[in-house]
Amino acid sequence: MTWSNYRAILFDLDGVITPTAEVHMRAWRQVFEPFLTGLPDQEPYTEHDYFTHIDGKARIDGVRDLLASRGLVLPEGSPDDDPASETVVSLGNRKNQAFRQIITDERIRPYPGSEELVRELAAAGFRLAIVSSSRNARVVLESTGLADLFEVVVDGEVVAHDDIEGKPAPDAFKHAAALLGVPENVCVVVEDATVGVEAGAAGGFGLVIGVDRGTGADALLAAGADLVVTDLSELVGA
Ligand SMILES: O=P(O)(O)OC[C@H]1O[C@@H](O)[C@H](O)[C@@H](O)[C@@H]1O
Repeated sequence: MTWSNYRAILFDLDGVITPTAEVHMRAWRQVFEPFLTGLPDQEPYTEHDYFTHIDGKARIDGVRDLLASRGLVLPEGSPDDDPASETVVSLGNRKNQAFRQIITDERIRPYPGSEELVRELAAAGFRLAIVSSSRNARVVLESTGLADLFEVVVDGEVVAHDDIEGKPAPDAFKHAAALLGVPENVCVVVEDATVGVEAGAAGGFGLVIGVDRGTGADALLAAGADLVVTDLSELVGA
């Protein structure tokens, strides 16, 4: 591939720019391990559960889809639910508490290869956007020192506020391209989650790059990635 065929790059954040997919994974594990252990006839929570049912989706969709995969139904609940109660929303609130605790305790830095690529593309005049399902994307992005290089951020807050359909629908990426004012066929989507790659493939984007941080190259290609890398440093100088 060569960047010169495109004008804008739409990056997912967690697992693409920052190693925070792993932080989300840990926070989800802190919620679902004890929750499932406390129920009769449930297999233990695994990494496979995360990659198959949660990765890349909006928080509430992750809770719903994990529960559905186990044949479990909880009341929906409401946003101010006590994290200790047992509703879909409160499990999400519990996960958010765990996530916020980890990012308060640990300094989040970008992947070195991602920082190098983002700086190179910004210096070359490409228009850059972040498209993330996370409602914590702003705070994570601020910690990277790269926030000023992204003209547009479509995150979980924007998606919820503007009632945009979440990944795997392509709508959040389309919204970012529209805000940049760049036609979709000259935009590149960069994603590490299968639902994110599906979202990219479902839009009319010029190229969808999968980043394999544990999902597996086969799964990303099957979801519609045009090419798969293991680190964005592989794309520096392309
Ligand atoms: O709970 P948040 O911060 O809104 O994040 C929602 C989701 O955001 C995505 O970016 C992550 O891939 C998921 O792991 C995460 O669950």
